[in-house]
Amino acid sequence: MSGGGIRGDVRPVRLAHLGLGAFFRAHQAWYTAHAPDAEAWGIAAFTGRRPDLAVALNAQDCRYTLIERHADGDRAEIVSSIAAAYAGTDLEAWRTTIASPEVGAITLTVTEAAYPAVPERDDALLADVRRWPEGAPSTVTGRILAGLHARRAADAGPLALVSCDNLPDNGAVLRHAVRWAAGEVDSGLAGWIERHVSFVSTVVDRITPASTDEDRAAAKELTCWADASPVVTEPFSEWILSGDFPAGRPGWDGAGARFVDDVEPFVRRKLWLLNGAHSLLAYAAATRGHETVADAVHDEVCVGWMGEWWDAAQRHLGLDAADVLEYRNALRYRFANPRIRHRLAQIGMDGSQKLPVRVLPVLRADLAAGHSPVGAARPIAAWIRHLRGETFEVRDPAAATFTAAASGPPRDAVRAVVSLLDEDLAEQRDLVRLIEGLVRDLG
Ligand SMILES: NC(=O)c1ccc[n+]([C@@H]2O[C@H](COP(=O)([O-])OP(=O)(O)OC[C@H]3O[C@@H](n4cnc5c(N)ncnc54)[C@H](O)[C@@H]3O)[C@@H](O)[C@H]2O)c1
Ligand SMILES: O=P(O)(O)OC[C@@H](O)[C@@H](O)[C@H](O)[C@H](O)CO
Repeated sequence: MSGGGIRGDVRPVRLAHLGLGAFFRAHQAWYTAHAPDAEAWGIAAFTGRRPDLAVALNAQDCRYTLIERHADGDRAEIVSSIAAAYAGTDLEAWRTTIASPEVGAITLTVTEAAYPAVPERDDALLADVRRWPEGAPSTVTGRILAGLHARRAADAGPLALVSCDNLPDNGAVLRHAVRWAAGEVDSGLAGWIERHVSFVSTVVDRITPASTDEDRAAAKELTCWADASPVVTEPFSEWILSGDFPAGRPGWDGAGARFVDDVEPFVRRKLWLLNGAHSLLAYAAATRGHETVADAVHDEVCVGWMGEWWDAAQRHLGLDAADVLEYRNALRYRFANPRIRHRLAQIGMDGSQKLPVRVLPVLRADLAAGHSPVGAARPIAAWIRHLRGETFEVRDPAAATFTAAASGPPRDAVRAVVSLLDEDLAEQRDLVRLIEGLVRDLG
């Protein structure tokens, strides 16, 4: 297999993606490649920030190797659904792509941290809004607005925005940010967005760690092609979507995606049971010296903690117990795949953005229902150990604030960190004492 030469199968660009990274290539690009009408749907993919991946993909005609890593071996395929790759800073290409009437949807995987929780208080977004229409926007919301502005000017018709990040009701979060920013800069554009842009909510699932040099060697071994940017992913994959596609979409359902009226029942199940357990293990298992999820779930102490977390989450899911048990068993199997090296340090990034959606709702619900919240409080305790410099490097947009809060005597640290997350929780003395004890006992 060769990555060079002229591609005869470049597909027409009818989708745009923002946040070209590992997950997009294992998930949305894969579904597009496997749709029955794949030949009609090429993707123009933009990195979020650094140009590196766009440069590497362009050097190999935007093709890449996707390795599906089973517990007993690898299967490789070459994915060709990306028709063009650009650096996120290439605003001209972005505007041109979004202004094309052929393009019917924009998908996004830009991490949780890129969505402003409160747009009107987000300094970077406010700076984009103040600069409008001059200068290059630095935020995801600003970039989307610039694209939609160009589309409206070109009279290119409606389109769908499809958030594929791990956030509850990700479509509504994106809609709120985009509509707020549009209202600040141009009421005509705001009205156009209201009438022409659909915000689709999704639940996405496929464990996809960052690629390593060993993955590059494995890809070459499997395909005889020296791919500089292969992606390794697990066999399992899920995509649940809710919302309209006014300018059409690929037949993703033909590749296994599910279209539903409401994603809500699937959101909490995935965010609490999968991502919540991931965040617990990221910090708690790291205090026991583990490096990957698979290492962690081969340690009975960590498995016990995970069970306590799942019991707490399950109490408030309101789902059929047998279904949840099946989901939990499937997760244990997925997490234990010894050949997927999903590093705890990768999962543990941006905890200040993740714990509020993955863990705090369960903790609050346990307290409100009068349960002992040990299982739901442990992820917070473990995160505090992490913030105190006892595991891997803290990488978080709010690192300075939270590491400062976590320094000092344990009781003060617990109160200060919890109060930054939720002032009311920090007032609950029993909870603070419980977390303090858990902080002490971890490891
Ligand atoms: N990797 C997984 O297993 C997985 C599974 C489900 C969902 N996701 C979602 O996909 C996201 C990306 O995961 P990945 O594995 O592709 O990571 P990655 O590091 O490979 O790619 C992340 C992409 O997002 C961009 N980005 C990061 N921060 C940004 C910001 N503040 N503004 C604009 N762009 C930004 C990066 O430039 C890059 O293009 C996750 O944060 C999560 O929300 C990932
Ligand atoms: O991708 P993040 O950083 O939002 O979260 C880390 C992991 O929990 C996450 O990537 C899971 O592996 C994924 O959500 C599985 O579908």
